[in-house]
Amino acid sequence: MTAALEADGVEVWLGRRATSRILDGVGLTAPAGQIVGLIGETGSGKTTLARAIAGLAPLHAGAVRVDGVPVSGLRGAELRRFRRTGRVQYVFQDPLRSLDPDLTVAESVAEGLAVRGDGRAADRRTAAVAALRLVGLDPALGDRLPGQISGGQRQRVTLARALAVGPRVLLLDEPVSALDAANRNHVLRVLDRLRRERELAIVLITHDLGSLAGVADRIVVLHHGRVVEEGPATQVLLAPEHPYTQRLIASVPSIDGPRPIYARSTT
Ligand SMILES: Nc1ncnc2c1ncn2[C@@H]1O[C@H](COP(=O)(O)OP(=O)(O)OP(=O)(O)O)[C@@H](O)[C@H]1O
Repeated sequence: MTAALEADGVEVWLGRRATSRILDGVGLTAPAGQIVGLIGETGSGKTTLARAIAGLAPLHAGAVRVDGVPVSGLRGAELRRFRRTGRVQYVFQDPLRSLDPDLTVAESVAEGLAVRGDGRAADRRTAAVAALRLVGLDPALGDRLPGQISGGQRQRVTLARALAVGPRVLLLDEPVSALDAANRNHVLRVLDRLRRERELAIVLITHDLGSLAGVADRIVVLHHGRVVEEGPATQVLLAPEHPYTQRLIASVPSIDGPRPIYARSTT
């Protein structure tokens, strides 16, 4: 079966020389309904891979396919058309970078729908309220500007904004890093539910390996722009094979089971 997201042999170079290569033949597959954790030390290339998948960093080599369609080959008007579909949503690490400071929260969340020309303004507002509720935010925050809400709330607003357009693939760069434990668990539960209910393929970048233990199906480990290990989450977290993964995991205070963060609902 075709996976929702497939990246093969992805190379990203910053300059013209091979020494500027920051991703070297990276592959990542995320089937619909699965969460793939992407881990690695600072500077290993996680954000660059997410940007490359989202079409924000040009590929030197390799391919990215969404539902079997090679989107990495799209250029100009075709690429703009594909972006407007909202099928791939990338949620930046820094929410302030992706939220227009002059738009209210509700306007930001509805923006993707407006760009796509979906519905009337009132329908889009209703959809924005539903998306805010989905991520556990009080819709009353919709009338505020990004500068008038907390960092953790902003992080959820960017998630609501990505979800509002009904993506197929969700790329999340440190989505829970600014959240306290209760809010982090809430967002993780939302992601867990969404991937099942909406068959979303989610790539979750995080340094918080404990979070992954709770939700990820598979884990991909990046080191100096290469995949050094990949496998089922429990296997990679509890019995890592590559010495680099072993070091990475040993540096985490404790991961003592496959589901330590919250009991995963089976309904
Ligand atoms: N625009 C750029 N100019 C120069 N170097 C860059 C640029 N973007 C990324 N890099 C370099 O590429 C490498 C990979 O960066 P990337 O941001 O993808 O890593 P990361 O794994 O996401 O790190 P972090 O966990 O800190 O977010 C790093 O060495 C970084 O310094």
